[in-house]
Amino acid sequence: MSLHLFDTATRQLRPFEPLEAGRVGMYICGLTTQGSPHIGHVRFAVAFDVLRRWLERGHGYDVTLIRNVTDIDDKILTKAAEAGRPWWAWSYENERATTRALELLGVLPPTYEPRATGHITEQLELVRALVERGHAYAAEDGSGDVYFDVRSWPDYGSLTRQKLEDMEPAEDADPRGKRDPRDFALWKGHKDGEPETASWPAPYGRGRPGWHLECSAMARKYLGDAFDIHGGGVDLRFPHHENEQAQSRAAGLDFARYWLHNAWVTVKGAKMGKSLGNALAVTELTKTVRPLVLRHYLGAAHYRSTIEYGDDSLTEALAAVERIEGYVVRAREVLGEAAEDLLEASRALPADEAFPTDFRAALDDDLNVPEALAVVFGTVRDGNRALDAGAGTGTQALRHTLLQLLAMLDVLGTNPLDPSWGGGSREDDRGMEVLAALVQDRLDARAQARAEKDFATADAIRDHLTTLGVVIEDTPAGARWSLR
Ligand SMILES: Nc1ncnc2c1ncn2[C@@H]1O[C@H](COP(=O)(O)OP(=O)(O)OP(=O)(O)O)[C@@H](O)[C@H]1O
Ligand SMILES: [Zn+2]
Repeated sequence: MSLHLFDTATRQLRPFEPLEAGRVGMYICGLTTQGSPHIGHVRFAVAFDVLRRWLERGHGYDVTLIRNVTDIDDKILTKAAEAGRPWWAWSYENERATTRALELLGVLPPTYEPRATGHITEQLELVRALVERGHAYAAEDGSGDVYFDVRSWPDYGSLTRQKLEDMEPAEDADPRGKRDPRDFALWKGHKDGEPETASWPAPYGRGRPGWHLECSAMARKYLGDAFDIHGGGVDLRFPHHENEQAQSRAAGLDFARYWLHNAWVTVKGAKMGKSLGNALAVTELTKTVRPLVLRHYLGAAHYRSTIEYGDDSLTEALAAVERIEGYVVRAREVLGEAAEDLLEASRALPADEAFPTDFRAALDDDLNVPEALAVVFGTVRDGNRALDAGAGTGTQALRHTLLQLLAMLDVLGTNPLDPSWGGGSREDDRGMEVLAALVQDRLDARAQARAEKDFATADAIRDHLTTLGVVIEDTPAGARWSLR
């Protein structure tokens, strides 16, 4: 099966065909920089990071990924005012906190990350086009607001399959001067009490862009009038994405061809949210949990399935990561190759050699990560068995299996040898080599003492190593060691 993605617009699994052969344009709605992110906030970035990696590594597409920053909006103005800070300082601080959190979780940077405030001209161009085509109007009350005229666009509601008459009034703007309560703001006129720095000159009066408009304008600028994939959290389907699509299409642009939405992180069944008091900040959690474990946790579920966070969640994720790491360490021990060399060899494998058929089939089936992980753990299990059996595993076969495993983990963003997790550098490897040689010396001396029935010496060596944190396990194939 070729790559199929579940398109939320048609509610169907559709074969993925890019507009232009070999290239994919993808836009995902980034965060509003109103605070530092909790683990729910970053789920979208992890989910679409896996898609991006699979498109690139699994299918060889040249992906242009645009993820915007909403650096101005009502919530930012309110929270900055409450904190007594300029909105732009507040916004920038939270943007950096978000970037740090995403980097911590191994999310690859997008091709470009445009800010809403850096694209006022592009947004105003779109407003003008909509006004000229009769799909938008400036409020007649002099407020400076410009609204999208939902009744002028018969297709309004098509993304989320809603009829106009069933829709609630749009919440994102004052009702001043609206023709229809469901009309939404494209441009928000400056209000008394708002900082002067939060408005820009426009033909309709000073103001700032509406949230929906920025994504349409920036997607157009960097991906063109039509592009392949638009993604975001499931709550963005309405009104945000419905409005993005309506205003872009009404302006004559084809816009997104596939819509993908990821599900929530919940706690006791409720969405994790700051205002709900159940949020876990990424940087708080990573004080006690390794980022790699958190990354595994957030990426392990199918992107369209809810992740219910509970007390045991991260313990299970840790066990899963350690199972993988344990095998990688064992296999490397046997192969005696530096992490960097193995990484390089794995990344140099052509895609058809790098990925087992069932792994490929799993990810091609709407990014079925749980099934892909089943292949990963199957590989680990079989690999451990082969190592247990000792003979019968040629080094070539072992090496190939390890390289495949690393390639699969690379796609999932959880490759323990990736230097971004803070381990696996060449220096670490050299240190480990020296350590391994020294420990092996002591183990040989212990084996010698045992052979001579000098158990006191053998035990003393073992005890000394244990005190140093070296755990020894006697196996039929001889003593094995690991660091506690
Ligand atoms: N629990 C969650 N699971 C998955 N995605 C989430 C979650 N919470 C927020 N998001 C994503 O982050 C975006 C910004 O979220 P929002 O501003 O609602 O954050 P919040 O922390 O829930 O805010 P609030 O403080 O208003 O509760 C959302 O549009 C959504 O796509
Ligand atoms: Zn958006």
